[in-house]
Amino acid sequence: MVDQLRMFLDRVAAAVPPPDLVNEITKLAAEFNARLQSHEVAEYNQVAGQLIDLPGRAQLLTPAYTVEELDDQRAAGHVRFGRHHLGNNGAVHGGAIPLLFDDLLGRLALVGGRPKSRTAYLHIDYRSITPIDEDLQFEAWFEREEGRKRVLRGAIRHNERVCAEAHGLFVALRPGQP
Ligand SMILES: CCCCCCCC/C=C\CCCCCCCC(=O)SCCNC(=O)CCNC(=O)[C@H](O)C(C)(C)COP(=O)(O)OP(=O)(O)OC[C@H]1O[C@@H](n2cnc3c(N)ncnc32)[C@H](O)[C@@H]1OP(=O)(O)O
Repeated sequence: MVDQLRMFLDRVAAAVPPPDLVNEITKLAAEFNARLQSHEVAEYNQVAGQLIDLPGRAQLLTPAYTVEELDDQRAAGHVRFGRHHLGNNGAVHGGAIPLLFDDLLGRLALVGGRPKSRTAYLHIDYRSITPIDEDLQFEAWFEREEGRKRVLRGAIRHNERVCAEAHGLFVALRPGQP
């Protein structure tokens, strides 16, 4: 379902459909929304975002990324941004890139039984255009850990070309901290 929804968002972004089709799709979407509403659960019972084996952990907000290598210091894999993430002129929107890095670095910050943490800052360097509709390689790694502070770095590449780099501080939450 999430794969289809991601594709739907890409198709909506790319299409200029005739009015009849817009009306038909709007009715179908309204019907799906109504059917799902009756199955809503509380945040801590939802599965979206918790299915860590699915691309982007089935969190629709996040671009579809797949982790291929993971240990308690480093993660690597690939990501593909779709038409839905277009900024302009074939380049990914500048806001979608930190979204990916926050998820990747935030997720790595949890690995190895570490307690939950939150992003204190996330710095992005946009080194070159990040293209949509291409397989891109990502890497995320620990730079250092000092008490509750975890400093992580990440990079997205298109083949050998660096598209963007990230540098983030994640602070481990104290018991009871939201
Ligand atoms: C949470 C994940 C849950 C996962 C669930 C399971 C699913 C598993 C699957 C997949 C996981 C996916 C993962 C996604 C990840 C996403 C993460 C986010 O996007 S989080 C949302 C955005 N971030 C916020 O909303 C934070 C808002 N800020 C705060 O809550 C606080 O400011 C916080 C916790 C960051 C720090 O506050 P303090 O009161 O606990 O700690 P203080 O004492 O201020 O700082 C501790 C140390 O850090 C430094 N520090 C704090 N903020 C700093 C900053 N901005 N710059 C530099 N240093 C900073 C301080 O100077 C201090 O350093 P000194 O110990 O004195 O050396």
